[in-house]
Amino acid sequence: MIVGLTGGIGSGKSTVAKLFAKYPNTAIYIADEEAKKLMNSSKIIAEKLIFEFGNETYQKGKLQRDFLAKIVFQNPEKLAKLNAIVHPEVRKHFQDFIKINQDKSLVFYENAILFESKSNLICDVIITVFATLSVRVERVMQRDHCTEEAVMNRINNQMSEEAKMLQSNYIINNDTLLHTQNQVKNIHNILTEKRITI
Ligand SMILES: CC(C)(COP(=O)(O)OP(=O)(O)OC[C@H]1O[C@@H](n2cnc3c(N)ncnc32)[C@H](O)[C@@H]1O)[C@@H](O)C(=O)NCCC(=O)NCCS
Ligand SMILES: Nc1ncnc2c1ncn2[C@@H]1O[C@H](COP(=O)(O)OP(=O)(O)OP(=O)(O)O)[C@@H](O)[C@H]1O
Repeated sequence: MIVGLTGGIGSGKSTVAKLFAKYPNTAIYIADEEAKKLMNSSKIIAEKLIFEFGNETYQKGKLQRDFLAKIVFQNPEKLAKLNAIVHPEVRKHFQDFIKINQDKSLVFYENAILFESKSNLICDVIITVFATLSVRVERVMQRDHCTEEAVMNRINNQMSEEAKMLQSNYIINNDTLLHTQNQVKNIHNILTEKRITI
């Protein structure tokens, strides 16, 4: 079963993914981390990014994240171009991950922009992690030592939490860690049962 795990920036997806990872029947694919690795290792991606955004995109073969972030998070057209270059390669890479993890009953695909990238279409079940806007902004500012403006630029390029939740099978309210742990345990039980009864 492919389980999509989504939620806006700072909602707590990685935190929730780590909790699910404790169960031996799960495999977790963090799309954002894999995208970062692919953007530094894939020649196909690098060539296309340089063509689109210029030579400054890489320095000594390393992706210049700040440079790219400043362009794309203030320009939806540029962001769409970046997505069109990166997302197909991430999806291919995830297909390989599924093959490698065929023995796992639950393969998680964690992606902040699951719906926006249409990756929801490859998922059997979708979980959205929710935290209020003010909590998310505060948590990200603390985690990344960045400004509120930088967080809001990303949030403004993502689908609303309400729209995500309406299209999800399960919602995790990530207020306190204890509450989140309990919700993860319940959902894991339900999904594991479902797998058995299919
Ligand atoms: C533009 C980049 C280089 C900026 O890097 P930076 O280190 O500043 O940000 P980082 O990658 O840590 O992303 C922080 C958060 O921004 C949000 N975000 C990232 N990419 C996107 C996107 N394409 N659209 C909307 N929000 C995004 C996510 O919530 C993410 O967790 C980077 O975000 C990127 O490469 N994005 C394209 C890859 C992608 O789409 N990843 C998302 C899942 S595949
Ligand atoms: N329930 C919680 N209580 C307190 N802090 C939390 C809680 N959940 C997550 N955090 C903290 O909030 C920050 C954001 O969480 P996390 O990195 O899991 O979010 P994310 O949705 O994966 O973010 P991104 O979209 O940026 O990748 C982290 O520093 C994390 O440790």
